[in-house]
Amino acid sequence: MSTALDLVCERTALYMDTLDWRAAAHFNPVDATSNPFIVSMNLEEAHNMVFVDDAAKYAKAKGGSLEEQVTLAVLKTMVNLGTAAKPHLSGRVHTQLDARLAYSTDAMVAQTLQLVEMYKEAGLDKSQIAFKIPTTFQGVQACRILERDHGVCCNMTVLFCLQQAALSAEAGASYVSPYLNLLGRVDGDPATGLANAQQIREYYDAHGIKTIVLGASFRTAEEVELMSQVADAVTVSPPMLEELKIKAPSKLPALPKIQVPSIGSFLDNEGAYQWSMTIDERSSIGLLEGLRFFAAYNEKLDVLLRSKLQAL
Ligand SMILES: O=C(CO)[C@@H](O)[C@H](O)[C@H](O)[C@H](O)COP(=O)(O)O
Repeated sequence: MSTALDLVCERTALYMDTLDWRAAAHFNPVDATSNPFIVSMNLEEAHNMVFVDDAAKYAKAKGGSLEEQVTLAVLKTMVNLGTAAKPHLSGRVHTQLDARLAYSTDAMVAQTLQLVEMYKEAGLDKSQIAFKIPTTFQGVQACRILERDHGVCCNMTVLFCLQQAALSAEAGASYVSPYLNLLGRVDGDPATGLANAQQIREYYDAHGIKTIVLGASFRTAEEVELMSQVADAVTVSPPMLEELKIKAPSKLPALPKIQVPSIGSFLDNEGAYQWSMTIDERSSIGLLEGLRFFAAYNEKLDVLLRSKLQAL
């Protein structure tokens, strides 16, 4: 008899929300996605500490001030995790930029290009990697530059609504990651998250947009099943995959008919875009809370690598 996981995999591509190579070796997903919270969790596994130690030594050898070494060591830790996971994936490793850069296009482009070089040094080329960029107006401009001028695949994240997805597609994003829930909250509103993802799906189909819709942020296994009806791919944590593997498939309600509004061009109209976000309460709260949530884990990674560097 088919399990819930079998049916999810029939409907959509399966990605994993982890950079842990052991979990990747167990499930062999297409892509592996990450964020600073996920990286922090991965580093609680003893077998991944080797990547931190190597990163600290790497940054120390490059020299510079302690804070420059900390920044480099955090990036190298993510590159080490991603490089170890890649042999177990048929697709790409996704690395998320530092959330604290979310309002600086130049800094996001520079950090992405630095990561591309570090992956290259570790043996992975551009066809094997992607970068998660927060869907602020500045983040989308960074995506536009990276996709158009550097052939780097971007995955627009911390994304809650059609406006963000339409703007990302205009900028040529390879992926958008609509979140089903709000980050760090248990009182999410998955029905609204699903309706937003469905709107994005229908809008992309109606406009012939090829950007991959990658569903993210699930609290229950059933939410993954629901999202697999509308997304090209879903990214799922290892414990939830274990749950889906033994779960009987849910009877999914038929998707409701929804209205897909027309969206004007935002790419060169920051004012109109920012206003459309301001009047969308759930998305503007989701974006700000998401950035704060990720930045707290960026800081935690800094603290870990600073202490490793100081001990060398
Ligand atoms: O956006 C992507 C994939 O592109 C995910 O890695 C995304 O960051 C994560 O699914 C979420 O942050 C996880 O959120 P939550 O389930 O902890 O609320």
